[in-house]
Amino acid sequence: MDPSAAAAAAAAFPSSYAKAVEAYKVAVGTAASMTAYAVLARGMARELLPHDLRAAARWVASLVRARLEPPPKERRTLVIKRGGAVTRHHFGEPASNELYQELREYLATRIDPHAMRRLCLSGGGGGDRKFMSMENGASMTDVFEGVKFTWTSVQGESKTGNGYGYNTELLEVSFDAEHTDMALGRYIPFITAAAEERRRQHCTLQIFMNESTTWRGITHQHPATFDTLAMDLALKQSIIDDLDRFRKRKEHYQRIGKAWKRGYLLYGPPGTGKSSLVAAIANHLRFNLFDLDLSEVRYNTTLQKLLIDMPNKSILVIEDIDCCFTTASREEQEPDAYGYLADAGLLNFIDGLWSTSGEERIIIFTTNYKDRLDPALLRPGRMDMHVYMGYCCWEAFKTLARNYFVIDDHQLFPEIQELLSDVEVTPAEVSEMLLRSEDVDVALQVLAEFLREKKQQRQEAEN
Ligand SMILES: Nc1ncnc2c1ncn2[C@@H]1O[C@H](COP(=O)(O)OP(=O)(O)OP(=O)(O)O)[C@@H](O)[C@H]1O
Repeated sequence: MDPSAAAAAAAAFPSSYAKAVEAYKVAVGTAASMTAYAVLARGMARELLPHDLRAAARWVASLVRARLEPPPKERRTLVIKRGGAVTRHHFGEPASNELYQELREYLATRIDPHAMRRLCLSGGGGGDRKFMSMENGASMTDVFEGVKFTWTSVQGESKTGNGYGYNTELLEVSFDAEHTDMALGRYIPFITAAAEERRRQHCTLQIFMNESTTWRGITHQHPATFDTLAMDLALKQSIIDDLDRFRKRKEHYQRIGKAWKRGYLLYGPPGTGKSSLVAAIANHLRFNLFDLDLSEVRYNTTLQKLLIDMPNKSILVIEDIDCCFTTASREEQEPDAYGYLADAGLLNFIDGLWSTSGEERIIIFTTNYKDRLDPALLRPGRMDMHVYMGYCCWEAFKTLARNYFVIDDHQLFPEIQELLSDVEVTPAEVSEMLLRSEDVDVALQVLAEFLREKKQQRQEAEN
């Protein structure tokens, strides 16, 4: 209260003000002495009360507290056993549980080495990839969508049918039981999808070729990537965007009732980078390639078997499709009474069973002569994107110059730019010239000379 206002109030009501002050003094005195009494009483109780009585008092206090506090939440624990290939021979234990491995790989990316007292460390001989994991008995916490999951590595013991005991490693994940659906429906699937993605990023790609009725695979280490690919930059970006959009659209394809596949037709003169683009797409998506040679396939049944054998997340490539898919070849075709391969068989199969029996498939046809193709092949929905790989433009040349010599400019660039706008050369021809010397001045001089000659030849042909 404002002192002047208090004085005015005291002047107005002298007796009631004095009484209130007196009552306040008594209350403060009582409170002070009650605190002192409480301290004194606790001390006396400790000194004088027997131990049992004090324990009973504590028990009563804990009961009261338990009644006031909310009950602890029910917990749920999932147990994931390792299994083991080693024990399988002796005891019939199933081969190492894939889920267990995926969870361990995921946890390796979530472990905070600063928060663990002890850590297990393992890795390959090369030494570049180290793998962290928990020691038996250790725990760590992971947070997913705001929910805490406590992971524990446990050494368990199992018994076989004939009573032998053996050690088995377990991973346990505990969480509030109310999140059970989320754990099973979203958290664990999220982890397995992430593990699969990581595996795909690190695995060596393969290219499969058809031999009789089966696929034979070899390692695919084509160095082409979208960075090294020399082509119109806007077109390149639109292909990357299209692939990325396709990959993210599983639910979209399901919703609209379409098979999750995408078709690309790459066309253009020889040496413009169609095969390089196929390799760049495979490297970008980390999908294996299945290079189908149709001249090796005589029967529809063989074709169907080959296509059905293709796994998900793969790219089917049919090169030089014009050689087997011309309008003329279709008209000349015999009826399919004996089950011989017919173009229509491939198209129908790709539209039907093949695309609906698998997921996330890319199909790429390449041709040097788009105009010779059967229009049935080009029908919308079969080839979703038509990509023209053309002669070497200025932007494509700059990509090649950067790839080969790490340069963005040179005194010969203006002349080369002008010549490129005047003559038709393929990126393959330009690459070949740039490879002639390791000296950038010499290599560009060789290229400029090559382009000048081309221009002269064209002028002579025109006259
Ligand atoms: N656009 C490009 N970007 C980078 N390098 C290219 C490009 N085009 C061609 N090359 C180079 O030329 C070589 C041959 O190119 P590629 O086989 O990809 O052409 P293609 O169009 O598939 O030819 P073909 O129609 O004869 O099969 C490649 O290995 C690469 O070195």
